[in-house]
Amino acid sequence: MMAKVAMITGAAQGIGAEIADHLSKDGYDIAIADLQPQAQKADEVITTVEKNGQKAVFVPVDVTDQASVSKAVAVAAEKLGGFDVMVNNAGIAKVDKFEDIDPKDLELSFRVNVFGVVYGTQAAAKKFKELGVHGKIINASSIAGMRAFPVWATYSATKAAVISLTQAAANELAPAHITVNAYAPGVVGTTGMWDEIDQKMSEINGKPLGQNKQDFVNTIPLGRTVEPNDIANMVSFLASPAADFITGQAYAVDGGGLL
Ligand SMILES: NC(=O)c1ccc[n+]([C@@H]2O[C@H](COP(=O)([O-])OP(=O)(O)OC[C@H]3O[C@@H](n4cnc5c(N)ncnc54)[C@H](O)[C@@H]3O)[C@@H](O)[C@H]2O)c1
Ligand SMILES: CC(=O)[C@H](C)O
Repeated sequence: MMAKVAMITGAAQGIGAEIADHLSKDGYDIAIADLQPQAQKADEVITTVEKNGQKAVFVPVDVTDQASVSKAVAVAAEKLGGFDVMVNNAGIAKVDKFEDIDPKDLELSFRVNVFGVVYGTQAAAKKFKELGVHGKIINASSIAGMRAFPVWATYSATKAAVISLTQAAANELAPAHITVNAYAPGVVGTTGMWDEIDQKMSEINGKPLGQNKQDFVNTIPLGRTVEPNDIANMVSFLASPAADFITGQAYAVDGGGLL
């Protein structure tokens, strides 16, 4: 029996890489979709997936480009022989005082975090329907999409948009038995985007590097950062048959603190 296929954008590192590990342990073949310069990092994720006994391919994609996303989905489906789950994980985080928001940062944030989810949802839905698959679309929001934080206006707005897009797509795609949900993590213990966030927040508020992240963590009853493993567990659930009748939802994965 052919393995099911999952494509994860932004999977060359961080949360996306962890999701690739988990879904391959669930028996999925994985398309690791990321910007071309990330190909070498993606090789490490491919090794992980293959060690889990599943096939893996790197598919170059720029989620800000609709044609690039459509092509990436087609390549993934062709190379892996199917298409069952789309995880729109790629994202960037730009923080700044509201009065200082740079239009370039604002535009790029919406192109990656919001347009990327639109294009990924469109391409996945078309492929699912072409293959006659009851597919699953899982989007990366954030707790910052459920509640805006100071200096996080741009990022919060994009992640709130992801929740609305998730709900709207879920309603439209339900008749085709395609579910659409989102994960909304709190502070995740990855290095990637938090390095840039911490640097910028320290410039804004003068706190030492690391303190900004710790201040967030101090508000969390669980008292620790959310780990990529925690989020991958949520995605693994949303991709599983147990979630066949769950759609249009955004699940906070934040240790119960940041809402
Ligand atoms: N790290 C956190 O604390 C946190 C918390 C909540 C939500 N999230 C969300 O989870 C997702 C993953 O976050 P992460 O911490 O792993 O980030 P990360 O910065 O470590 O990884 C992001 C990945 O996305 C890729 N990417 C960026 N722009 C792209 C584009 N235009 N096309 C294709 N790929 C692109 C990058 O190359 C990178 O591999 C993001 O959507 C982020 O907003 C992260
Ligand atoms: C980056 C992010 O979404 C959380 C708030 O850490």
